[in-house]
Amino acid sequence: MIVTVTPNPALDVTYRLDALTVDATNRVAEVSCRAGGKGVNVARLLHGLSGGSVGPVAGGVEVVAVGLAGGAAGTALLADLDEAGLAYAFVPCAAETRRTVAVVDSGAATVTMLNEPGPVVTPAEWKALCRRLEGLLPEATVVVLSGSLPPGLPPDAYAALVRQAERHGVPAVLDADGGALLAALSAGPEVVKPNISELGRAMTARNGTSGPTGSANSPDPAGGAAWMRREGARAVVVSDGPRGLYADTPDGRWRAVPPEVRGGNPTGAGDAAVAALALGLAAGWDWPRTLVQAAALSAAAVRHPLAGQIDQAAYLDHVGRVRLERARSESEDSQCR
Ligand SMILES: O=P(O)(O)OC[C@H]1O[C@](O)(CO)[C@@H](O)[C@H]1O
Repeated sequence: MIVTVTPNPALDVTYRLDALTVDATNRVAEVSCRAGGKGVNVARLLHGLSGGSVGPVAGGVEVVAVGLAGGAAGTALLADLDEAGLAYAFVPCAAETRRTVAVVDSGAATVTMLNEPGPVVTPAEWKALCRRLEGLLPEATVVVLSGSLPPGLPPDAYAALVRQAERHGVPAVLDADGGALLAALSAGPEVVKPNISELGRAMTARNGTSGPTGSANSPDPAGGAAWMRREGARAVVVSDGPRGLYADTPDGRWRAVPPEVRGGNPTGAGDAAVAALALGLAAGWDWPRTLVQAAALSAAAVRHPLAGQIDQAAYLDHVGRVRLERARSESEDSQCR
């Protein structure tokens, strides 16, 4: 069983427009509103793959989504999970679950995200979430810790959850940003999946620079991933948009590049990569297989208009066309410079 933990889930509102004009009234062409947050998207993806006729999940995978939900938005979020047929074990919180708004400008092929901070979570609610996870860990093969932390949770909340999973021998896949990501590294997560900007921010916050090459927004993924492993992560997979995934693992380093994907909605592409990383750990795949699936699912997620789902035809097309290359180590790289 894969358990996904989303401490700060959201009702995801997606607005599609033909063209977005800032500082003007915009008429929305299509609206969707559904349960989101990174771990919820991972759970939805895994659930969809289990039920689908195509994809990497032979025989299906059991997945349970865990998180905090409160107020009318929380009730709507849980109703949407019911409708999707997703198994969940959410803990109630007194304050209202947040919304995120994704504005998809189809003409310019851009997505603008507006993410609310989320409810203030009390220490008692945080304890209840930890207890809920504790009850599931004996049955879990992998735990996914994903997304921002809501106000009220300490920055080392993910570090505590990584250690809690570790006590049950369950590996953790972590997808976080900022202080929550930095604090969790020394707890030794099995896999960390930053995107390239999150990697740059983490390096700059810890070292004052994002390394000898690259910029804070676009650091060198090889140097950054090696640094994150020195900080405590066992493996690091950096998602780098259309440039694909860079992985630094105990078994070697690879770059997995999907075929070119034009247009679409990249919101949730990282969640699709995380879903594949969790599947790979649960099923005992080797890294090349895991990375090919992660790159193909990620690209197929871009082809779907909403986060948490993939375009199945695109997945079938992409999976045979991912380019997997062995990558040089940080020291080999610096000798070539
Ligand atoms: O927790 P955050 O970092 O704010 O991210 C949440 C958001 O990210 C997404 O999962 C996309 O990855 C959206 O569904 C949205 O809920």
